[in-house]
Amino acid sequence: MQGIWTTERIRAAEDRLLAVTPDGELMRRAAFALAVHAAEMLAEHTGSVSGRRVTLLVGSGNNGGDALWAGAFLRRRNVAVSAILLKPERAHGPGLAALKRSGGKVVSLEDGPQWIRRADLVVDGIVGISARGPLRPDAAALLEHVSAPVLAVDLPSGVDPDTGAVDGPAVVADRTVTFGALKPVHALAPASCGEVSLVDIGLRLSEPDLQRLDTADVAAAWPVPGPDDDKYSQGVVGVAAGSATYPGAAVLAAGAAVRATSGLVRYAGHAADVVRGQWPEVIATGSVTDAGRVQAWVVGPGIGTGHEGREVLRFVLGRGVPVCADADATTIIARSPDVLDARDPDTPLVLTPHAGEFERLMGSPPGADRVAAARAAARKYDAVVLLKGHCTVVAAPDGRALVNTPRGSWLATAGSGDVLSGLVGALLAAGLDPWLAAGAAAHVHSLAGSLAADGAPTSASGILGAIPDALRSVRSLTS
Ligand SMILES: NC(=O)C1=CN([C@@H]2O[C@H](COP(=O)(O)OP(=O)(O)OC[C@H]3O[C@@H](n4cnc5c(N)ncnc54)[C@H](O)[C@@H]3O)[C@@H](O)[C@H]2O)[C@@H](O)CC1
Ligand SMILES: Nc1ncnc2c1ncn2[C@@H]1O[C@H](COP(=O)(O)OP(=O)(O)O)[C@@H](O)[C@H]1O
Ligand SMILES: [K+]
Repeated sequence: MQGIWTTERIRAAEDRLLAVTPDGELMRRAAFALAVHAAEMLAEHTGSVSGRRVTLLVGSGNNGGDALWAGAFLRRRNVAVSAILLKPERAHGPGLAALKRSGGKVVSLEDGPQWIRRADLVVDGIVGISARGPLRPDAAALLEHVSAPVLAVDLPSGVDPDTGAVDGPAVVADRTVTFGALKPVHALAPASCGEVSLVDIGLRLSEPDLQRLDTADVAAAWPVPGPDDDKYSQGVVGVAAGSATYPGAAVLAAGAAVRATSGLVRYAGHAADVVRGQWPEVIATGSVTDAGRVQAWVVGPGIGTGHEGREVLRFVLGRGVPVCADADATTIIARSPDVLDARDPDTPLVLTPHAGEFERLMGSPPGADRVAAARAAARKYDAVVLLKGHCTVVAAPDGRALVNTPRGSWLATAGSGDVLSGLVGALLAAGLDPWLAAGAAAHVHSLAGSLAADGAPTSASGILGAIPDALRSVRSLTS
C-alpha cells in the first residue's frame, strides 16, 4: 500500500523534523533532488543540460525557496536560470541570495512573459502545501505564456493540496517532485501532476489518511486456485442484472465475473437466454428466487427502478451474503431506503455510485472533497462506498479510504461500470474484505481499460476482454 497524508499531518511531521535538523538542511535536500529532476527533463526534452534555459516561477513561501535553491544547483551545470518573483519583498531570502551568488538572473514580473516563452523548462515554485484557493491573477497571467515542459515543486500550484480539486487557473505539470510523503493531490489530480516522483527527506509519519493499492497488493489479494480448490471454493457469484429489453448490462457484469476468478457464476433475470448464449459457463435462470446458493450477489445494472427491481434487491439483501449494489440498485436504495431493512447488518454491502447516483443517495453531489464525501456515505449506509469518477475513491464505514488513480480516461464509456460491478462481485464471493475487493476491482478495471484502449477508444466489451491481460500483468510481479 502506498500511504498518502493530508497537508496538516505533513506539516506537523516537518515541524518535528525541522526541530532536530540543521537550519536549511531539509530545503537543500528537497532542492537538490529537484535540480536533478530538472536536469533530467532538460536532457529528455532538448538533448542537453549545459546552456539550456530554465525559468523559475517563485511565490512567497518555502515552495519558492525550493525553486530558488534548485536554480542555484542548476547553475553549477551551466544552466541559464532566470527567476520571476511574484512577491519580491517576500521571496525566500537565503534561496534568493544563493541564486544570485550562483549567477542566476532575477527578472521583473513585467519582463516575465518573454523569459517564460524562451525557457526550455519552467519550474513552478509558486505555492506548495500552504496553498489556499486557485492561483492569484498575477500568477495565472504568467501561466498563459508557458509552452515549455513544466516541473512542479511539491505540487502543481492552484490545485487544492488536500482534495486535488481545481477551481480556477492552475498549473498543469509534466512532472511533480514531492518531498517526504505523497499528499492527496498526487493521487486525486493525476492530470495536473503529470509523473510524480517522491523524494525522501527523512520525514517520519504514522498511519496514513488515505491509501493507494500498488500492483503487489492487488496481486496478493486476487484469488488464485490452489491444488485443493474447486469451482465452489473459489466463490459462487450471483448476478441479478439486465432485462429482456436491455440484456447488455447482464452480459457485461456476468462476463466480468467469469473472467475475474475461476469460481462459478450464476445469473438470474430476464436476460438469461442472452447471457447463456454469450457465456455458456454461466448457470442462468429467470428469477433470483430459483438461482441457487451463492456467496455474493451483484445486483442492479439494468434491472430498472420499479417494483420488480425493488423486490429483486430486497431478496438478495436478505440472503445473508455480501452484496454489490450498483446502478439501478443505488437509485432504488436512495428512493426507498426501507429496502435496506432486509439486510442483515453484519453482511457486507458495497455501493458503487457515480456522481449522479451519489447525489441521489446523499442529497448533494460529492463536491470538491471526494474522499470526505465517500467516507460520509460509507458511514451513512454502513457500507463500503466506491465513488466512481476519473479517480475512484473507496471508503469503508470504519474510515479507511483508498483511491485508484487511472492511466487516462478511456474507462469513461457506456457499460464500463457493469464490468466493474462483476469484478467486485467475484471478489466478494471469493471472500475478500469488501473494501479491498472494491479497491482491487477498481485497480484491475482501470488497468484493463488502458490495455484495451492502448491509445484509441475502447468499449465495455473491450475492457471485459482485457481483464485476463490486466490480471496477467498484475500477477507477473509475483510469479
Ligand atoms: N517545511 C519544510 O521543512 C519543508 C518545506 N518544503 C517546501 O515548503 C513548502 C511549504 O512552504 P510554506 O509553508 O512556506 O508555504 P507555500 O510556499 O506553500 O505558500 C506560501 C504562501 O503562498 C501564498 N499563497 C497561498 N495560496 C496561494 C495561491 N492560491 N496563489 C498564490 N499564492 C498563494 C500564501 O501567502 C502562502 O503563505 C512545501 O510545499 C515544500 O515545497 C520543502 O523545502 C521541504 C522542507
Ligand atoms: N473521466 C474518467 N476517467 C477515468 N475513468 C472514468 C472516467 N469517467 C468514468 N470513469 C470510470 O468509468 C466507469 C463508468 O461507470 P458508470 O458511470 O457506472 O457507467 P455505465 O453505467 O455506462 O457502466 C467507472 O468505473 C468510472 O470510475
Ligand atoms: K508548486
